[in-house]
Amino acid sequence: MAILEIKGLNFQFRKKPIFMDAQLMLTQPGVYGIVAPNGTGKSTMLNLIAGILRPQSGTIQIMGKTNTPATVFTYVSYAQSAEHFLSVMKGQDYLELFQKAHHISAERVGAVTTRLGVDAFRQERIRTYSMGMKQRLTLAIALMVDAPLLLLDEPLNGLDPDSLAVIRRTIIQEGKSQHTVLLASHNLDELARVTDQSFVLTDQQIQPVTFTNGIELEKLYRHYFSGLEDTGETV
Ligand SMILES: Nc1ncnc2c1ncn2[C@@H]1O[C@H](COP(=O)(O)OP(=O)(O)OP(=O)(O)O)[C@@H](O)[C@H]1O
Repeated sequence: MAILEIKGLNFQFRKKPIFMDAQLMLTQPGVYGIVAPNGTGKSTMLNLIAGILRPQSGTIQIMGKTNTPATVFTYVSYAQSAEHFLSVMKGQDYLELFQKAHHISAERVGAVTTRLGVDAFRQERIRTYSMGMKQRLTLAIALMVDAPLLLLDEPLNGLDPDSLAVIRRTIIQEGKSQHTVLLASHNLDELARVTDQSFVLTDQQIQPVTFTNGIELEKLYRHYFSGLEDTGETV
């Protein structure tokens, strides 16, 4: 049974096609990247998988089931961009909300918040948080739910080296512990470090790409998106 299977996906915003007969099949747990320039459809793809958007046609199945709200609630944890938090709330409010909704033990919440260094600021209001603090909270919420499929939208944005190391380790660990992480990011070096496989969104399709390091991934990116000749130069 596939963890995630997308078949014949067609989606457009008004007249703008984002996916045309796109396919994707993930059968093994691990960390998978989604790469594409701004405005190509990475967030749209995650929103379609999470059932926030509905395709014009095609099917999306998670663990062999259509992505109804009940299926998504059971099998998916979606960390949307950190901008979605309400600034008047405290990190603690969000942690409690998800803890109650998913019946998560206090021990599990504590283990995740400690691992991600959220305990130091969880009692403060979100408006006082830096970008890195919001990213840590976002990931803590996504992880404590313990769903088999994690969708992460730009979890590596705006992080200092320490935060980046914590989040990088956490994502790699998830992939090794039988979870599947689908991660949209522009950070090609980081993607190369944490992913087992990546996909580019090109020509309204989801194409698998193989690479072994960030430089190769950057070359692939140029090949698909910049139309620039490869001069062999790296900066
Ligand atoms: N609600 C909407 N209504 C109309 N068009 C939209 C809507 N949301 C997104 N779009 C358009 O769909 C396209 C894909 O958007 P999406 O946010 O999925 O891109 P992205 O690859 O995640 O971009 P970024 O890297 O900037 O986050 C963009 O051209 C965007 O303008």
